[in-house]
Amino acid sequence: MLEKWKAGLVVSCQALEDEPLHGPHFMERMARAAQEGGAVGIRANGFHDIQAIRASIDLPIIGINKRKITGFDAFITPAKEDARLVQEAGADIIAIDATTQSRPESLEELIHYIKGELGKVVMADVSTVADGIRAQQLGCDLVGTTLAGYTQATMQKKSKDPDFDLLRGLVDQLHIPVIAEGRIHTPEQARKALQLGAFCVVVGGAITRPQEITRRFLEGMKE
Ligand SMILES: CC(=O)N[C@H](C=O)[C@@H](O)[C@H](O)[C@H](O)COP(=O)(O)O
Repeated sequence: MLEKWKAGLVVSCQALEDEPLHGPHFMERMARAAQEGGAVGIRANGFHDIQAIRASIDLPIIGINKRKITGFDAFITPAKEDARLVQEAGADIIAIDATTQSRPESLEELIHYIKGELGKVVMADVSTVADGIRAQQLGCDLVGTTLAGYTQATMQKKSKDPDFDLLRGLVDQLHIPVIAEGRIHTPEQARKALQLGAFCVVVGGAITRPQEITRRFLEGMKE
């Protein structure tokens, strides 16, 4: 499955409850459009979106379940019950928060459950090279730069661009595939990520969040 992802584009089709395109119908259409355009895979959030996309297209899906649990910071597939929902909806790969943010269950336990009980591939969403090293040691199959700039520890470093330094560091230190994800807004940035050694690229907002694209146009028109 992953061979086909080499140097490919995975399109993240996500719209949370407060976004205009929220709902499985819209996300299924986005995924169909991405498939038509040549995407090798889809990343999607939540049982209903994943289920609708699974029923409609046959590309591999990275599934997540975003859930804010009071008292904890990890929100991307934070617990075993989230992973089970993602698997039941039909995802092929389950992505999880693999940072050091506070979480309801240990990372070891969650990874063990996904690989052992659910029999799925685990993608570790990380924010630092140290997170990536730990994720690899714990048996994750893939690592993504997804959470760079989105944790307390990395927030100050966040820019409007992708974190290419983190990508370089992970590629240098790990032997599992590294996926470039987060704030990739142009084909040039996606190409640069591949040149730096990314296994493949995940793009979300720049393709599937029209409100973001509109804002970026307006910003660009001011300069
Ligand atoms: C931090 C977080 O919650 N990231 C989420 C992870 O699934 C999504 O909201 C992003 O859209 C996705 O990572 C793709 O990134 P971008 O939309 O920047 O291309």
